[in-house]
Amino acid sequence: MEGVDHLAFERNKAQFDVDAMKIVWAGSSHALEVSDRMSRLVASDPAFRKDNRAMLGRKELFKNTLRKAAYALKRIIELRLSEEEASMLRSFVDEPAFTDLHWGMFVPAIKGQGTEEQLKKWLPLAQKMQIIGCYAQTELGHGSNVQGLETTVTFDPKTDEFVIHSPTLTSSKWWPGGLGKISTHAVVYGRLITDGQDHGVHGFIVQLRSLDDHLPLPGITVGDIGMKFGNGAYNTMDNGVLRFDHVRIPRDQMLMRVSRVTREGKYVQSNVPRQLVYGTMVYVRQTIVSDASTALSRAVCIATRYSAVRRQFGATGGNPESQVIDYKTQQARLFPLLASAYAFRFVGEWLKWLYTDVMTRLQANDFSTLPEAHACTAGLKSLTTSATSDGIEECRKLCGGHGYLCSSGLPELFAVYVPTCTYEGDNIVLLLQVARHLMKTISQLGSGKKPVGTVAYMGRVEQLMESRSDVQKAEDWLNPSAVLGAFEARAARKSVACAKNLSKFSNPEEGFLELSNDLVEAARAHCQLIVVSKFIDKLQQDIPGKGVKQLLEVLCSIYALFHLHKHLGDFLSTGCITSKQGSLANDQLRSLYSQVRPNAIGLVDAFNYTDHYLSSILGRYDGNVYPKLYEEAWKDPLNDSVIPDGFQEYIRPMLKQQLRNARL
Ligand SMILES: CCCCCCCCCCCCCCCCCC(=O)SCCNC(=O)CCNC(=O)[C@H](O)C(C)(C)COP(=O)(O)OP(=O)(O)OC[C@H]1O[C@@H](n2cnc3c(N)ncnc32)[C@H](O)[C@@H]1OP(=O)(O)O
Ligand SMILES: Cc1cc2nc3c(=O)[nH]c(=O)nc-3n(C[C@H](O)[C@H](O)[C@H](O)COP(=O)(O)OP(=O)(O)OC[C@H]3O[C@@H](n4cnc5c(N)ncnc54)[C@H](O)[C@@H]3O)c2cc1C
Repeated sequence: MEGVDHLAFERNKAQFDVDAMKIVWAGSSHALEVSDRMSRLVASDPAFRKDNRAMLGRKELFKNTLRKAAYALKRIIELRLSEEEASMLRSFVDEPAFTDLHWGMFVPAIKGQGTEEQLKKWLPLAQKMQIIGCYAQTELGHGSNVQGLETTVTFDPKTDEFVIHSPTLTSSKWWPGGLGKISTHAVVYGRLITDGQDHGVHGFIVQLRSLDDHLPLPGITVGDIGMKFGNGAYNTMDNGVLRFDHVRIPRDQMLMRVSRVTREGKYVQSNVPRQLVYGTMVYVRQTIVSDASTALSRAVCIATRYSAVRRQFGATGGNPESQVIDYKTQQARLFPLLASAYAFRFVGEWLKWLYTDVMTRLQANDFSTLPEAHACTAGLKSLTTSATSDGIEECRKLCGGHGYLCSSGLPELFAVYVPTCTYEGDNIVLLLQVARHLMKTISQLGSGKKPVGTVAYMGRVEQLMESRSDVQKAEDWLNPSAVLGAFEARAARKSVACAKNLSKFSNPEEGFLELSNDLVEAARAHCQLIVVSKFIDKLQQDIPGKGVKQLLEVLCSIYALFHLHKHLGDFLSTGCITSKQGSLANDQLRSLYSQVRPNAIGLVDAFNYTDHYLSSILGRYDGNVYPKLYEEAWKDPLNDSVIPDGFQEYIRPMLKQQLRNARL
């Protein structure tokens, strides 16, 4: 049945303009055109094949990644691709690689923390890939606590150099991607010491390996930290270990935008806040939110297409069995994830805008929105990556047994994705940062300082403490103001409750530790409010295309009401809704699922993913699942021979022995 579209009957059910939705998902017609062209370019080139990753040993896997990275750069140069096209092409190659850290962290760290002269010197080298860099911050002993890093960087005024040293085992750099085997350079974070005084953590550009023979430079010990979770998966990346034995670098390799050391060894702080040393993390957290929508939408696309193909039970009167997507339980697990993928897309778009706005302000020495940018990037990174990791695993279960096969694409997607909850800031540690921002906002309310941005609702805290939802029937929950009112009241009440409890402690830091679980929950409620409100804001825009806006309104309501239902305890215990209103929300949710059902395949087609990118037999565009699963099984190396290696050596003698024993 090659060439037949087994999902055509589903596609015909769509009540909206799928092509118009593709533009909304991509962000613009231009973005759709570029991503469509780049994804097809990669999909049609056998050099980018990736269906055998799970079968390869580490060395072969890694070598393959290096081949693809070099080939990708060759194609980018040959085709004279723009920066935007090149970055899309790399993302469709879809394999964690040293290049992610080079482009994603090394280059941004220099851009964000370097002076004009440093940019002039280092950026061209990095952009032409004449050097390859990574981001070496985390150590064996400390990751979350950046101020606890132990690597020392001591200024030597005699030679006008810094001396970098790893004084303890726990000060070994540990984890940086691309460091293990490939990077020639790194931005290294260590404690700056001048004249015996410790100035805290700063960034330095350090050459690690010779550009001639790629051997580590004197005083440097460097290697890979070993196999990680899942076969294939993230093992294409050379996460590394690095130690310094009094390694010298010139003074001008300290990234000096935030502060600098003079020739005389004087430490001088510029007028920018110290926290800009953390700027690269803010940038990357922002990109991780958009990437969450991509990862979740991939899993949802696979689970939705397969749920329409898969049939179990319910055959009556010669009719086929029911498609599992028609079971209400399947819908109640799948459609909130579909809605979340769209929600994360839009909050990611907004966060990108916020980040760009903060950067523009920083250029003009306006640092006022930095705390908001930090809290939003930290909180949304945490919320979206946790939900996406759980969502990918839920999609695997939604695909039943076949979801557990590597050929479903889901195990690898999960294994590659799940460290996102840890890297770029552990998700709990980041929510605690949001909680600090919330508590600070509340503590400043009395001083007349008006909260702005995503905490603006705190300015109405007195009203929110008293408000009661006026929902009377299920459809009232479709009203955005009813939803926003409930989410704002819940978030405000949870934060205020924490602030009240904190005020009972004579030592605030002790109180913060004791109440940290409640604080994390308050931060989560605040972040969910941001996602809901940015989805609602998106719907205020002009969105063309038949049925597109209506369907997005349905998805927005699903996202909000699903979370209201899931966290009903919160909404009830804070008294912002009644249990009757809670059950009306649930009734409305069921009706919304029915509205999504005929459009489900159209909604995942709107992601515009190629079969190459999805890399999943269950998620094939044509739905031709069973013949392809059957075919794939025979490709497993175990099936190369009828009798496997080891049978004659171990099992045959064992069988013989057992038979002999039985005859005695
Ligand atoms: C199927 C195949 C699929 C294939 C897919 C292919 C794609 C794969 C892609 C792979 C890509 C891989 C990428 C991996 C990247 C990982 C890189 C890392 O992890 S790198 C390592 C990442 N490591 C981490 O993320 C470490 C996490 N830890 C940290 O960031 C910090 O230690 C901290 C924030 C927790 C505390 O910091 P501390 O200094 O103790 O600060 P205090 O708490 O004392 O607060 C003091 C004040 O500072 C304020 N403030 C704080 N931060 C910021 C900020 N950023 N900005 C502004 N302000 C900030 C704060 O609000 C407070 O303000 P106020 O109240 O005074 O007004
Ligand atoms: C795949 C991968 C790639 C990475 N790539 C890089 C890289 O390129 N460059 C780089 O520098 N680093 C990298 N890292 C390191 C990464 O950034 C850190 O692992 C991360 O910041 C978490 O720090 P940690 O490992 O010290 O966790 P820990 O802080 O030790 O966390 C352990 C547990 O303690 C809890 N915890 C810690 N502090 C607190 C607190 N204050 N309150 C409550 N609970 C707390 C955490 O929630 C967690 O449950 C990478 C990590 C991974 C897994």
